[in-house]
Amino acid sequence: MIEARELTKRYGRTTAVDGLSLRVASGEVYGFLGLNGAGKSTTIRMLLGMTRPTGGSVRLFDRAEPDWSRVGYLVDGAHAYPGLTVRENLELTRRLRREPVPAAVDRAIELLGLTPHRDRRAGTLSQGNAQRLGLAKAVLHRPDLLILDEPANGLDPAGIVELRGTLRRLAHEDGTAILVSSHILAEVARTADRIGIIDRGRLLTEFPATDLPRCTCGTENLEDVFLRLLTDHRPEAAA
Ligand SMILES: Nc1ncnc2c1ncn2[C@@H]1O[C@H](COP(=O)(O)OP(=O)(O)OP(=O)(O)O)[C@@H](O)[C@H]1O
Repeated sequence: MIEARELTKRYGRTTAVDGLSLRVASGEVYGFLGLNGAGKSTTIRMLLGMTRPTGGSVRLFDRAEPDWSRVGYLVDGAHAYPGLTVRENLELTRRLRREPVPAAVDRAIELLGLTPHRDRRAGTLSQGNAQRLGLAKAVLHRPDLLILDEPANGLDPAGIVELRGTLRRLAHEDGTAILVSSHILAEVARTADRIGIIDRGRLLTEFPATDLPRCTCGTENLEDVFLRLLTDHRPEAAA
């Protein structure tokens, strides 16, 4: 689904992404982790064609020209028309996405737990429910590839657990390929099938979520492994 090769992005003297290669397969949730400024959003923007790479290439669906109608995404936070209701916003998305099935709107509302808010104006939603609306827009047309930058932002604990279930269902039952960036490591460990860690624009390592790399840090949860990998790679991160 996603095949990125040697992706590089430079902004003047800053190298935001440095020769990064990754693959995400159909039916897989790929957790993309890194510290602030590691290069996650820049990578995601290049995957989505929003930022032109300085070097390297991206192939989606094994095609040189991606079929964007098969892609859903949430980046730069959730955006909606504040004066329209949740339902109206999603109806607009359905038409823009050329999704032919009207019931797709109600399905997305239900999937993201927005039924109690369907007739509220988007501008009056809480941050978490606005985020749910952003996610509903991303999945409305049943994309084959879903790319989400920090999707759990603003969600309450129940929302985070629901999101985990939704993403895993979309991947494992519908075969959607999902790339998700997050800072909530414990949640990524439960949601993702495979995890990649990026630091200073470079992909340090990838591993299955069920088989964390061995580390000498005693308890082996993703947080410990993440910090140990960064410390080994970048001693000043320990300070
Ligand atoms: N448009 C831009 N112009 C200049 N530098 C940029 C631009 N976008 C990103 N950068 C720089 O590229 C690097 C990577 O930023 P990026 O936003 O991709 O990191 P991130 O991993 O998504 O961080 P965060 O977790 O804080 O969102 C940072 O040093 C950032 O300052």
